Amino acid sequence: MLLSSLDQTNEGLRHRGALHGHSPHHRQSTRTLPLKVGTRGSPLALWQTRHFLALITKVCPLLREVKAFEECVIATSGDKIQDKRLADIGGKGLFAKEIHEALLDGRVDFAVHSMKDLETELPPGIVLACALKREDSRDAIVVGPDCAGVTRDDPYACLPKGALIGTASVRRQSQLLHARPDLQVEIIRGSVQSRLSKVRAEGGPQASLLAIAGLKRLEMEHEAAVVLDAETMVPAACQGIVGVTVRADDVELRELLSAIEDGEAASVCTAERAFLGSLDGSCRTPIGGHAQLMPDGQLLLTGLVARADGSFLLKRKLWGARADAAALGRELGDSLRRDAPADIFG
Ligand SMILES: NCc1[nH]cc(CCC(=O)O)c1CC(=O)O
Repeated sequence: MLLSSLDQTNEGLRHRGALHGHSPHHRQSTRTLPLKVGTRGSPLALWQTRHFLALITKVCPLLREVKAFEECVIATSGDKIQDKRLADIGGKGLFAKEIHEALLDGRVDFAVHSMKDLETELPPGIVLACALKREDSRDAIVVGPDCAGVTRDDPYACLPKGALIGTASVRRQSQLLHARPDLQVEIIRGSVQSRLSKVRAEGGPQASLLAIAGLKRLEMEHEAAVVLDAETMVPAACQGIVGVTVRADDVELRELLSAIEDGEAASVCTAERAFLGSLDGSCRTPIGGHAQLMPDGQLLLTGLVARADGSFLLKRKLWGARADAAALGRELGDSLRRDAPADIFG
């Protein structure tokens, strides 16, 4: 069934001319190739976009025969502003605003995102069409030359007393300072590569934290001195998950993209995004959210809220049926919001 619906889609993509079946009756007569894919321009974003294109080409071989895709690199506000913490620039979805606009204007047909950078409430007319299989969701420490060796029992032993740590993430900062109040934190942003070079340079921060997913994708996993388990450092909601957005009325592409959706990623993504959405923290609120599919098929969701300086930290777990992923996320979010001091949501 799946295959035949894809075949139909392929026929539609291949043979019919322009444009725009907003009604289901015109579904097969919708568009011309190439399909335009919106992406940020960082090496990580481009890797993720090409990974996605490889997957979709695999399930839809006809897309191999022609120049089926065109990458459209879009610089977002998040890319343009490098010297501030995103929370201080204000607003959510700073890595996606210009990409959403391109989608709604029809300049691109779909867009590839790091799900952890995508706001929980998408603009009207845009939907998440699929989540790809999750890469390792943990955070890692990258260190400069002044750092100590790694020990087995203390994940932070490599960080010298009083060391300066570069991160722009209030989530990482709060958990780090909670465990190690002696550390100092300085904001660093930019691509994975530029953050690594700052840590290596003289006079910069002595260490930084990065998502291991990004390091793995860029074949720089060996740069990680320590990988922090999700208990030590609760990851950001949807860290390690790549997602694809389309226009809500683009039934044809939604159907095509549903063929590469990863079921497990979709469930954990739903739970983690519902959790984040229900907390509705300001973007200064340190929030971690991490769902796992258990061997028994249930979802286990871990949620964390904290104060940026590490002086308060609340972590709680909730589990339940996978089919209730969204309700599970909301319930955990509501419970943390109820029991955390109001100032951290300010
Ligand atoms: N905020 C930047 C960002 N967005 C997604 C990733 C990592 C890749 C992923 O989570 O899939 C990163 C880099 C990082 O946090 O180290």
